Amino acid sequence: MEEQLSQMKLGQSSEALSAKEKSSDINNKRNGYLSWTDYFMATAFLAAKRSKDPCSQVGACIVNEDKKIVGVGYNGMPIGCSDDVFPWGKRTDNLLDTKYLYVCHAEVNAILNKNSADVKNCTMYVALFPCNECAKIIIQSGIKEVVYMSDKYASKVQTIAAKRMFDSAGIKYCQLVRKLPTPDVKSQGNRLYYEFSDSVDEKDV
Ligand SMILES: O=c1ccn([C@H]2C[C@H](O)[C@@H](COP(=O)(O)O)O2)c(=O)[nH]1
Repeated sequence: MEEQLSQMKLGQSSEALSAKEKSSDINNKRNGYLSWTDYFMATAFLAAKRSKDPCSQVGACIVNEDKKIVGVGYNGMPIGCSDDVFPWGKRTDNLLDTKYLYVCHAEVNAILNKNSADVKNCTMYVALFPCNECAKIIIQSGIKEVVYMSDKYASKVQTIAAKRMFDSAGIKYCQLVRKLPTPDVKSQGNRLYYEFSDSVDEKDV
């Protein structure tokens, strides 16, 4: 088939191809294209690459019922609070010198960055399971489903509280399971990491 196509390019008539060959050529869509799930989660991970947090870079992508992206965000300092001035540390004697009191979470930024009237019935794709504060805002915003990758803080009270609220509010949450990172990636420490799946899920074309 490739030879015939190149002959056509060289000026030979398309009559050289049988009707069956022509139709199979036209109807053969490309395989190995990105699934919707990979597309949205990878968008969240792309956004996370903008984060200045040296420890956890989190990205979130909000998708409406028509599979349109309506908001993207990552964890960062609020507008006007320089990320060169405000602290990025985790542990000091003084909580005021840690990032925790200042940083805006990826989920909140994605909701605030929305380019639609609201995010009702949307799905949020997020690199890390949302904390309790983000869970409250997710619920109040009308988002109906959360797809997440990492659950590295599953045992923290914030995560347990978030799951309790999601369960009560009827918010579905499901973890996207991917292949284990290669040794190279593992050696980068505790980084959130995304590996594309090899195949497209039938439901997800
Ligand atoms: O739901 C969440 C939870 C946390 N984040 C952000 C906030 C911080 O910048 C990091 C967490 O830092 P650690 O050093 O891993 O404690 O992630 C978020 O965006 N969304």
